Amino acid sequence: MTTYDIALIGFGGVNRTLAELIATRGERLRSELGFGLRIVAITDLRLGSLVQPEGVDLSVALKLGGENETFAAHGGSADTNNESVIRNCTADIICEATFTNPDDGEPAVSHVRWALESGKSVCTTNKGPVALRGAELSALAEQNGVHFEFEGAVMSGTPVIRLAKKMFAGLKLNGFEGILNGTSNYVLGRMEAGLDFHAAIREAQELGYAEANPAADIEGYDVQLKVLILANELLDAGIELKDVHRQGISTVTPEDIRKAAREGRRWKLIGAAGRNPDGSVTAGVSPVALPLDHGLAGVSGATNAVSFETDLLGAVTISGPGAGRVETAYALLSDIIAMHAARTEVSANA
Ligand SMILES: NC(=O)c1ccc[n+]([C@@H]2O[C@H](COP(=O)([O-])OP(=O)(O)OC[C@H]3O[C@@H](n4cnc5c(N)ncnc54)[C@H](O)[C@@H]3O)[C@@H](O)[C@H]2O)c1
Ligand SMILES: N[C@@H](CCO)C(=O)O
Repeated sequence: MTTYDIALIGFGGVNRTLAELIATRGERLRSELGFGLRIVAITDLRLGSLVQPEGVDLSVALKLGGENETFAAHGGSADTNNESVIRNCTADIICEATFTNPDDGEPAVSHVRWALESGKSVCTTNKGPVALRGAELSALAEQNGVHFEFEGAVMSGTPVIRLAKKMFAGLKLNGFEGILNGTSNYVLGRMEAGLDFHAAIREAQELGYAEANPAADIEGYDVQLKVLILANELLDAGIELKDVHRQGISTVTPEDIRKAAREGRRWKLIGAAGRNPDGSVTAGVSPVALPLDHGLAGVSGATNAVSFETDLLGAVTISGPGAGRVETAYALLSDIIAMHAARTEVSANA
């Protein structure tokens, strides 16, 4: 039976949860999916790096995280050594889950590039490399005969990108609109329930929904990246970040929320893209007070939903978790499952 060796780049909420899933469900995954997973390297800004080709002892690694604790005391190094670990470790697959940088995607873009150049497949939940350098990195993966998967970059583990690519074949997609950020949706809901804006953000951080800098969620940068990913991956829009207009929810006041409620409306942060008659695509993100009978008005908490406008089916809506450690770790697992399925198909056809 195949065993895939995995390197985790970033050992925060998402990759730690993936490690826990591998530790607790490894046997079940092996029997149900026909492959095993073994973690052979971990790097993290705070912990340093650990490379153990025979398999990292997860019972030790998962306990680390106290102040000043690093891998140096456990056979590793206090430095991340990302380039050397990524290029030289024995992993087949690199799971990249470091901070999303909405400006240029770095250093995650380099992490992904080093992996693909050295013949390793990559799955990532990091929106930066996918939104800002997705086409280039997908081409690099193809050149090197490896995979670049990123289902968790949009709507965490809820299948959207692969599902739309596979199941909408034969349909023409004319656009989409959706709630694509769990934190801001959670915050708007808590404010509607009377909670203070900053207290609501703190709750979203504690629940593991928010970005390292929650301004990315609140000011719409996160949705801007997700709209860019969906527009380029599914509408073939060929647009750049500057083409996606952005406005976040920081301008929505408690009074705006109360007024909307009196008028039978609810504020939502909406990301959308639509095809114009000349074939170009217009995209943006902004807060909108939706009427309560709108399909997206009832989407609450960290749940996300996206409604695709298709030529033959009309609107098709996908809804599910949009953030959360377990939900996003599952996205990485689904990427690995997709890579295994592609590999199995190639061997069957050989
Ligand atoms: N948490 C979610 O709900 C969710 C959902 C979808 C996508 N994402 C994305 O997944 C990624 C990880 O999210 P998370 O919730 O685990 O974040 P997190 O902040 O909990 O963890 C990120 C980890 O990466 C480490 N890191 C940062 N820069 C690094 C570097 N250069 N080298 C090595 N390690 C580095 C940090 O020390 C931290 O431990 C982010 O890009 C986020 O946008 C998160
Ligand atoms: N911070 C993001 C994580 C998912 O990308 C959110 O709240 O939706």
